Amino acid sequence: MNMKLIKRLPSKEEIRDLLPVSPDSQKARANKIDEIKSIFSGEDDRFLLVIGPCSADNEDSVYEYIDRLARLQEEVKDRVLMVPRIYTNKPRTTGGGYKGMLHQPDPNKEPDMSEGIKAMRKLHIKALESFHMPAADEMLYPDNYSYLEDILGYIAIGARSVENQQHRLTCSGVDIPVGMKNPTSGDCSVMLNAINAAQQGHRFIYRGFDAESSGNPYAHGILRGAVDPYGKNVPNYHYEDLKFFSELYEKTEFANKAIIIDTNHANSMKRYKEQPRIAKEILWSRKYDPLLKKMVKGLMIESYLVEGSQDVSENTYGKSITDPCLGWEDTEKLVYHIAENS
Ligand SMILES: O=C[C@H](O)[C@H](O)COP(=O)(O)O
Ligand SMILES: C=C(OP(=O)(O)O)C(=O)O
Repeated sequence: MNMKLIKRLPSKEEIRDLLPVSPDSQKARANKIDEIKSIFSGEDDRFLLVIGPCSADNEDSVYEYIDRLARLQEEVKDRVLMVPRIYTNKPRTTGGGYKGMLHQPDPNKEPDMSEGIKAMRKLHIKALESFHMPAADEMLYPDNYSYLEDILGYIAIGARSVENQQHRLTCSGVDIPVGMKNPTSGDCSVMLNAINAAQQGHRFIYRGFDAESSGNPYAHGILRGAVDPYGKNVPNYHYEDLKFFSELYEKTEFANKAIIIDTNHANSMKRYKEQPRIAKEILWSRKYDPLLKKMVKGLMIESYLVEGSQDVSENTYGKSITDPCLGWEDTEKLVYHIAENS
C-alpha cells in the first residue's frame, strides 16, 4: 500500500469523554433543532439563514463572528432563524489547498488529524455553549460525522459529494435537517435522487457496523448554481429556475419539501459582493409566486468579519482563506433587509 498509517485517531467515545457537551447545551440544541424542523415542515413561517464563513479557519475569529451573529439574531428573531456556518471540512476542486480545521487546526502548520478532530469539536461546543445556536457543517467524510453528531444543528452535503452512496445512506440515519446540494454540473435530478435516498431507511455498512437507518424526513435541496461542460457559469436562483425546480419537487412524495438557495458558489460565481443582489431577487420571486414562497425556505450565505479572501500566509484576522465572503457591515444590512422582506 502506498500509504503510511501515522496514528490511530480517538474514537467517538474517547472524544466525547474528553470534550463533553453540557446538559444545558444539549437541551438548548434540541429546542433549536425543533425550531429549525418547524421551518421545514411549514409550521413556522420564519426564513432560515445558514450563514457564516466559507471555512472555520481560526477559533477566535469564527467565535467573534458568531457572537455578532447571535446579537443580530436577537434583533430579527421574529422573522429570521439563523444557523451559523462552522465549516471544518473543505472539499477541494483539484485536491490542493486548505482542507479545513479537521486537517489543519492551524492553517499555517502541518496537518494533524488528531488535533484537528479536537479543534473542530472544541469550536463547535464553544459556540453552542455560548450562544445556544447549534451550527451547520458540511458532512464531507460520513465516518467523521460521529465526532460532531451530538452538536450540529444542520448538515449540508456538498456539490462534490451528493451523488455518493455512503453520504446518502449516512444522511438517512441522521436526525437533523440535511441539505442536498445540486452537483457542480447542475443536474438537479442528482439532488432529487439524493433527497429520495436520504428520506428512506437503509441497511448498510457504517463505521465497521452492519447498520440500519429509518430515513430522514428533513432531507431537502440546496440550489448552488453550476458550471456547464464548457466552463460557463449557470446560476439557478432566477425566477424561472426556482419555478422549474419547485414544480418538479412539488410532484414528488417527499416529506417536508423545501429548497434553500446558496447565494455564493456557482450562483455568484464566487463574486461574493453579488450575494445581497441575489438574495433580494430571491425574496422578490418569493413575494411574486405563492409556490416559491412555500418552497424556498431559506438562504445559505457566505460571510465573515472582513470581506473578500486572502492567501493563507496573509493572516488577516477574520478574512476567508477559501472562498471570498461578504464582510460584516454588508451582512448586517442584508440580514435586516431579509427580516423586513421575507
Ligand atoms: O466552499 C468552498 C469552495 O467552493 C470549495 O471548497 C471548493 O473550493 P476550490 O474550488 O477553491 O477548491
Ligand atoms: C463547499 C461548499 O459548497 P459546494 O459544495 O456547493 O461547493 C460550501 O458550502 O462550503
